[in-house]
Amino acid sequence: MQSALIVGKKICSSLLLRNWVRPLSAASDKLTNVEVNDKTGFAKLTMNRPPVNGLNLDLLRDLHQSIQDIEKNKCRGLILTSASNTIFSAGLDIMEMYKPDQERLKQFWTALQDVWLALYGSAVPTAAAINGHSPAGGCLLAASCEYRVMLPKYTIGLNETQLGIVAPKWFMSTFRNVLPRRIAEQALTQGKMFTSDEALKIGLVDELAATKEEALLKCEKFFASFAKTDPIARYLTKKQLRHNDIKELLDEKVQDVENFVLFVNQPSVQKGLGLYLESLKKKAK
Ligand SMILES: CCCCC/C=C\CCCC/C=C/C(=O)SCCNC(=O)CCNC(=O)[C@H](O)C(C)(C)COP(=O)(O)OP(=O)(O)OC[C@H]1O[C@@H](n2cnc3c(N)ncnc32)[C@H](O)[C@@H]1OP(=O)(O)O
Repeated sequence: MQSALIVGKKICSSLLLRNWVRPLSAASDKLTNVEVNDKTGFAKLTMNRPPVNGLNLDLLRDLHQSIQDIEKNKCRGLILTSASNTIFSAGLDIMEMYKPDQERLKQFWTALQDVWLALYGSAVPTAAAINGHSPAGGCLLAASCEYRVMLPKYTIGLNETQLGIVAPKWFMSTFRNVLPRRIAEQALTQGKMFTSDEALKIGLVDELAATKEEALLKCEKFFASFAKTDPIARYLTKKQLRHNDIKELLDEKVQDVENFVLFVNQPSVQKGLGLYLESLKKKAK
């Protein structure tokens, strides 16, 4: 596991602290980084897979582990953010889906399901400090949190239909949990990418912030709004509201992997992914 975890002693007992401290790998190897603020108990979970935080199998597994660690150690809030200055996450790493190894492809989709289940269903309050572009899978992660603060002049959305792919049901449920149904339907069918201002206007994000630091503070302010609520009552309320979406995936988890594998292996989908990758690379030149 490649994530590094830094935690304050005030939050965790020494036993928990021992569990939390995992060997630190060389800085260049870290895919996620978790820092817990001693005083507040808020954890900052930073994705760090340059250049664009493409969600590959390793990053997804790392994210899952970090979310579970934060959960186990009863942190009082989880802020998801990015180490990049311009990209929150470019979504799924298309290389995982293009000419894939079949066993890895299954593991990849299962890892994405697990991250979503852990984040969407987290007992810990969650927020995203969206400090860069956030298409597709990046948007899924942000929308799975309970609160979103975005920096100006970036884009966010589930753009799958523009890529000729269909977002799975649980991507759509996540959007519907945040947006009015009609807006969600339009956004999903159009595969629309929203600017930060547009995202604020439709409620896809809750606030804008001028800097990452300000975004983090606003996320913390959101967590502080729960100061007078009972954490268990808070969680059970969230759990009930999100129950059907989670149950739907849990009931169909294996079938969902099979659907994904079948879909990705279609020659037309492979051709489309290949062309899309080429266009991204040409753009980079
Ligand atoms: C009915 C049954 C359904 C069953 C299920 C079936 C369906 C599957 C559903 C799958 C859902 C998919 C979700 C996704 O997340 S797909 C990924 C979508 N992501 C995107 O479209 C974003 C693409 N990237 C960009 O738009 C831009 O890169 C950017 C994020 C805005 C950043 O722009 P910029 O800073 O200008 O960076 P570059 O474009 O120059 O990119 C730098 C290098 O990174 C490579 N790159 C970028 N994005 C990806 C990616 N998503 N995957 C892999 N690689 C990526 C890019 O090619 C550059 O590479 P290079 O340096 O080698 O040239």
